[in-house]
Amino acid sequence: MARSFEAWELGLENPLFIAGPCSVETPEQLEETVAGLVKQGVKIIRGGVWKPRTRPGSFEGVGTIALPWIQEVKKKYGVKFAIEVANPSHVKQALDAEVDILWIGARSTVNPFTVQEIADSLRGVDIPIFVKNPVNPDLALWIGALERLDQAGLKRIGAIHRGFSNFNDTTYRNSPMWQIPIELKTRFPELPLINDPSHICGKRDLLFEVSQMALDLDFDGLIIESHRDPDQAWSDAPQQVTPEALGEMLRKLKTRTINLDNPEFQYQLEQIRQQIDEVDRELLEVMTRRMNLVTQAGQFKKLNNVAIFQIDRWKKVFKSRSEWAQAMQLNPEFVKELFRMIHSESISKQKEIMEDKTSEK
Ligand SMILES: O=C(O)C(=O)C[C@]1(C(=O)O)C=C[C@@H](O)C=C1
Repeated sequence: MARSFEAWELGLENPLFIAGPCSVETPEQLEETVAGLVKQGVKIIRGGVWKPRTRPGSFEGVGTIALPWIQEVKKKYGVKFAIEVANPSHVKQALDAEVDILWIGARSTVNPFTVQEIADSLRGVDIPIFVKNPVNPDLALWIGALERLDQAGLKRIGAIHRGFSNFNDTTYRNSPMWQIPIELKTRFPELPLINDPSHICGKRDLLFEVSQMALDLDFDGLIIESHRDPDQAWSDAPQQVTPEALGEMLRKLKTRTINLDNPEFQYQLEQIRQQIDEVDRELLEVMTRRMNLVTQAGQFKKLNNVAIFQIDRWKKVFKSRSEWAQAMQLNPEFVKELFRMIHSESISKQKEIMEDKTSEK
């Protein structure tokens, strides 16, 4: 398969597992955590040195003094090390310290000036680099950052999905909005894409579920925060896990395969897909019938000078369809979303009729 970390020539595997503390705190904390992770089979360590924090006064990373500690554990345990860089000075220091992998954080990805400065400082340097999604759900901004690195000549570029800021998602710290990384994957199938469940979940009890979801969606790996003593961590304590808990989780995760090589599997899947094709065609035929009726209703409303939006009718439609969905074992939330979109399309259709664009057709 073309999309693989093998091409990065770092001895990396698919799926790729990166783990390590949110922040490097002390030489002892780093070493103990790394030793624990190595025991669990982790070969690439992450560790924050410079930490962009939302509010001032939070721990902002120990900074440059962590770099010799990182070099030390790299030598002692034979691990690769990944850190976040947010400006050209970080890049220079990371390269001088022979860090193996860099990443650009979500708060930097939002700023094209910052990304460009980092990209420019990496011209002529061949180092693997990941770009986390921007904090806001803006796929173009994420792609733009990846393109800036590509244009600077970097050859080993990957993306990290860490979820998106939200105002009222009570489940996740950062909403995964899976459709965004799926769209990225669809547009750039060759781009390695890994998932950061720690920042999506914000708490450790959801980590397994989100990690499994990522693997089920054919992500190329995971980057997970792990600390020797998570509750005492200087940053992001609730979402970190001990190396032992992490190892247990990694062993429980199921990695799926695209399974292109098995003819029997392919045959059976093809049979199902043909039926899906037929059903989709029927769905669209039914949708056409519905839209024709909506057009009739629109023409009738226009003739009688009646408003497009009919709140009482819409409330009834919305309520009854989600009840029908429930009875048919369909997810009512999905059906609600679907009917919101259908209703919005009905409104635009009838608007066109009112504006006389299609009523004569
Ligand atoms: O019932 C109508 O008046 C319609 O035009 C149909 C429809 C719909 O799509 O179901 C469209 C717009 C209205 O707000 C309510 C319902």
